[in-house]
Amino acid sequence: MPLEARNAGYGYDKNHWIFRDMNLKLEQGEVVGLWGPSGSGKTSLGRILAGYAEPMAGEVLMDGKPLPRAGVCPVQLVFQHPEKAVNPRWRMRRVLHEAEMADHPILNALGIQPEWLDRRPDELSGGELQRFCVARALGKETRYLIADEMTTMLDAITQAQIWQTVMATARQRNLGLLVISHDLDLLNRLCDRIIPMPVT
Ligand SMILES: Nc1ncnc2c1ncn2[C@@H]1O[C@H](COP(=O)(O)OP(=O)(O)OP(=O)(O)O)[C@@H](O)[C@H]1O
Repeated sequence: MPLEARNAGYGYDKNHWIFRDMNLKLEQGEVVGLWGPSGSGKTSLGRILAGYAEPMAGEVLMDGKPLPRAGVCPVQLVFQHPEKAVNPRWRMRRVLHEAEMADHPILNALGIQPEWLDRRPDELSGGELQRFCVARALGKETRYLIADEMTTMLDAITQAQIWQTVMATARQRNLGLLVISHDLDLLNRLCDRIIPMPVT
């Protein structure tokens, strides 16, 4: 059963919609791209699909029901800016421990060095920190991953390593993957199909 936005609309004030009547369906095992220019509302839609925000119109459903309110959300979101996504006071071991990922083989596949686990976020580079955010988002409850400009800030080698691991994991675990980007070349390389943001 899919993750879907049905006739979803959103805006930051009631008189100005960023998008309206957005329909998107993501099945498990699918890799779907969400494309649109800067400011078209991709991040806002990703946040709605992961339960970080409520749509102003329409609904978000998983298996035909609203997202669960309690427990670990089966829809996980990785943002463009990892430094905004982790508690600055926590060491990385604790960040992973919270997601039950502290000794998972995926850490090695993502190129996470054991000594990084004793550091805090500001003692890692953006690329190193993003690897932790990706690992954390791939906990055992995850069924859908929303990757919002996940590797936009990173160099080509780091981008390739992260995508290789995420794509292999998505295939093995039959995850649904929504790749949000303004980069059509990246989406064409990774995705089974691409959905454009509607023009408002
Ligand atoms: N907290 C906020 N308050 C008011 N307006 C906001 C807020 N966050 C985003 N916006 C506006 O909502 C619109 C959509 O933003 P959003 O970040 O969803 O777009 P995007 O397609 O992801 O853009 P980008 O590719 O540049 O990240 C933009 O016009 C933005 O200025």
